[in-house]
Amino acid sequence: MPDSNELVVDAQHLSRRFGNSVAVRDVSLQVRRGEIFGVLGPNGAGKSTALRMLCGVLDPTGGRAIVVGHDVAREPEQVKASIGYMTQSFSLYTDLTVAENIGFYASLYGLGGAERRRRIDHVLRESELDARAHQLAGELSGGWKQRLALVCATIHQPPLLFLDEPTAGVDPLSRREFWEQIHGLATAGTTIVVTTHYMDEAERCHRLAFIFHGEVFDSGRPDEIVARAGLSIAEFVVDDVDQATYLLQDMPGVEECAHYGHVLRLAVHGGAEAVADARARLERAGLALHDVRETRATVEDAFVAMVRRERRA
Ligand SMILES: Nc1ncnc2c1ncn2[C@@H]1O[C@H](COP(=O)(O)OP(=O)(O)OP(=O)(O)O)[C@@H](O)[C@H]1O
Repeated sequence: MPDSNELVVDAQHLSRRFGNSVAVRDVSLQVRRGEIFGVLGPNGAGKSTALRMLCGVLDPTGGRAIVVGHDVAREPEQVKASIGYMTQSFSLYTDLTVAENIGFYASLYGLGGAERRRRIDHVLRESELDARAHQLAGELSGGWKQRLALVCATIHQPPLLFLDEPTAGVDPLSRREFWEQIHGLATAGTTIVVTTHYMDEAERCHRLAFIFHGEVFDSGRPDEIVARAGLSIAEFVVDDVDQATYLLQDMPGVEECAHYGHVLRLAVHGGAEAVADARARLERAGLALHDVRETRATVEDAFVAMVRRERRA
């Protein structure tokens, strides 16, 4: 865990309007040095807009944010020079080689001479892209492209890195390797702000903010957010999942009944008592019940419950 109290991002009541619609409303968040801070929210929630303001590429229409010591509205150029920013559509030059792409970004960020050469060699080795240094970027697989994009976005060793859905469409192994790299950067002192739709990735962040309709609904450590959702999870191994779902879905406190093959996964408010009630219902109905096991609630459970509650409101 990061032990620094130094705030690398300090956003206070940040807002952004587009015409009559408000994409980001009154967002306040603080990110400490060395933290991996996840921003979650459904499509259109305002995550990218918030990130773009923090990167100094979009002016806020309200509030203020200090990012690596600079005001994003008054000193956007200093902010841009001090950060790394990688999006899903990060521009790699497909007709340039791996090494040429890295060289291009190194020059863009003002690296020159021996330092430039030393840094390029170092990142090629560290990212294991050295064996592919002379391959065209366009010929790389998705996972290697994304690894190259990360190298390009961090070639100037920025203290703060923004990642906007960096692993969208990347296979699970590459995603895991990517997250190991992210943790390596954070351990070395880089602060990371990342948006993602993958809830396993959210679990790997030090802290999270849930954004809905442009507002922060909840923020904190993943375990705090999960605890606040107050859900118990039970898995019922049954032959007839449809029948079990029919029997449980209107029970008070039920948040979700989800099919997983022969398993009905129940998310319910009300703790062990509610799980016992659910089991009793199935038994009373004479359903073949092979096993019942309680498991921990996840960030995904908390996220889905929050989005549903919002939609019902
Ligand atoms: N340049 C723009 N002009 C007008 N509206 C915009 C602009 N950029 C974003 N919006 C609107 O602001 C809202 C928030 O969009 P944003 O892209 O920030 O959401 P998001 O949470 O990043 O979504 P996703 O998960 O789909 O990437 C949306 O309603 C979007 O249509």
